[in-house]
Amino acid sequence: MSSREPSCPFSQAMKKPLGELGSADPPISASSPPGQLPATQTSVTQPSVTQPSVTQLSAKQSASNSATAAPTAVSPVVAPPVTHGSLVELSRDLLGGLRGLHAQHGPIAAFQDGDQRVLFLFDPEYNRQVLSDAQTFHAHFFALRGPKRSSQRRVTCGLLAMNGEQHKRNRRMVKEPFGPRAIEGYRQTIAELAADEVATWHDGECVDFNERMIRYMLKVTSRILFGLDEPALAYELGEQIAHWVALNNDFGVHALAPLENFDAGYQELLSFAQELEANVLKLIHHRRDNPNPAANDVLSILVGSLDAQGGLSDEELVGQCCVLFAAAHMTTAHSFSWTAFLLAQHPSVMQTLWEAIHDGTADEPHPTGAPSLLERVIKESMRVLPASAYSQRIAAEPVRVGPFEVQRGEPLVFTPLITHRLASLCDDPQRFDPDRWVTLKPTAYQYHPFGAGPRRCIGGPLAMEVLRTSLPIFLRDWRLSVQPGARIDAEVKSTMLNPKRGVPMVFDRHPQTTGEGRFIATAIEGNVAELVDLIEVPATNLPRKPR
Ligand code: HEM
Repeated sequence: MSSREPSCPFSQAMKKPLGELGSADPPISASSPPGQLPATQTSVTQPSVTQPSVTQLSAKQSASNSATAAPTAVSPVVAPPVTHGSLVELSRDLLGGLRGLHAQHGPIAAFQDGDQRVLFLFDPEYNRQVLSDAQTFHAHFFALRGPKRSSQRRVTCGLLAMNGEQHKRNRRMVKEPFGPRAIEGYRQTIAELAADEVATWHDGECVDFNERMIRYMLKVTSRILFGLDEPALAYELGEQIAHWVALNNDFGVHALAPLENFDAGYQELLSFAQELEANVLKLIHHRRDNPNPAANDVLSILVGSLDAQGGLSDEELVGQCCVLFAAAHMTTAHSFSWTAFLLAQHPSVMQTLWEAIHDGTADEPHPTGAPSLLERVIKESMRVLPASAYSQRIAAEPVRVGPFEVQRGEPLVFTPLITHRLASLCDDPQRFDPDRWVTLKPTAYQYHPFGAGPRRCIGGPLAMEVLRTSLPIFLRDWRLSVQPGARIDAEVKSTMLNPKRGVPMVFDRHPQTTGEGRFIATAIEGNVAELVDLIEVPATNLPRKPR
């Protein structure tokens, strides 16, 4: 196998080819070859800890394997336990791996594969330390970056791959099309696209709702990013970037495994990136040559933005466009799918929301100033099943995190998937309960579906707008129920929590009457029931057609 590079923190286990190391990348050590050490074992190794930290664990705490363990001030200092194993194996079932590491070690866990260690942070205080300090903890884009001076390197050169001054400047420039005024300008287009989407639904049909939402988000993202006024051109480019994203995602986990066809796939990715770069450049030149002050899609705004250095170069625009698309498309599609799934399986919440959509109050703020019902539903769905399952930082210099001395280049993983379900955040964390948001006011590091700190998701408000505008249009005249007996499995792939086999949903057009039985949960199978408490449903329970 020739040139490989990491695509996620677990692939740090592989050595990066020297020619492909980015100049800003800290050195990454190599370790055991993939495929070895399938079994994991926990041992207690002595890290170089010299003095107690407020976030150190007591032996009792770490041994209790409590799912709710949180850092507390304790002494004396004990060696934190480390799980030894294969990062390749861990990445094969990352969902199980993350949950297992947390259950085993509590607030912070170390996973050691040969000489490569990855730290897993599960507690808000560790999130605060790492996410608020962008100087010490650098972002490391999970996508394959490609050789230096390659198209793949340039199309992945967006915010997610930048650090330091370069990140600060690009973030300032890219922020503009995601501000409140710009987002307001996208609302009408989103509503029209949502109406177009429901116009394709048929009464009684069963579809993979996730697949539908991926296609829907392709349209929404393409239009908002590349052309509110030139939809055909925007979709064409969107389709191409979506294919490129899919090629990248294919490596998400497989880059760790010794796949026979890895090299062929990698070459395909590199040559597809060349085509993509050429097409994005064509659109950028077209926008530069035909400036339209009324155009308010993201690319037009970015092309026209100027700063003291004169604005973003074509090369910077290419990277930003591709990475923005990649960051927006699937994450929002999965958020739609999980929200629809949770609503379908919680009929009383769905009934309340449906009534509020019909009486026009769904998006009204709560009398106490708490979020609207619609927003509470979305926030709770993102708490229980966050589309972004984990992300990572790389230590740019030696630093102490809790009981660990972290070396330069060492990856640290943070994960809303675990932090959002700590008992210190809320009661019954596995319960889908949108009304908890009437009183729940978590810190930015306890609840972070969009990340936190200076690298918080720049498109978060846009994603919320897309969800808030589209959901009432989807749900007003349609009942969405999960196909009885469907298997709903969640898996972590390319940093996202996605429904592995999709979400088969039955669409029923329903008349505007109220009544019991309008919405009904169905009996389903799959590992999603390990992540969220679902109502027990008799296997024969089928949704009734309202009269
Ligand atoms: C529900 C949908 C979304 C979710 C769950 C999500 C999640 C996240 C998360 C967790 C991060 C932080 C990653 C880190 O700290 O390493 C992030 C960053 C980012 N997101 Fe999103 N995102 C969503 C939608 C969007 C949209 C719609 C866009 C743009 C159109 C976008 C663009 C970005 C960018 C550019 C960054 C990098 C920010 C930086 O490094 O300064 N995201 N997103």
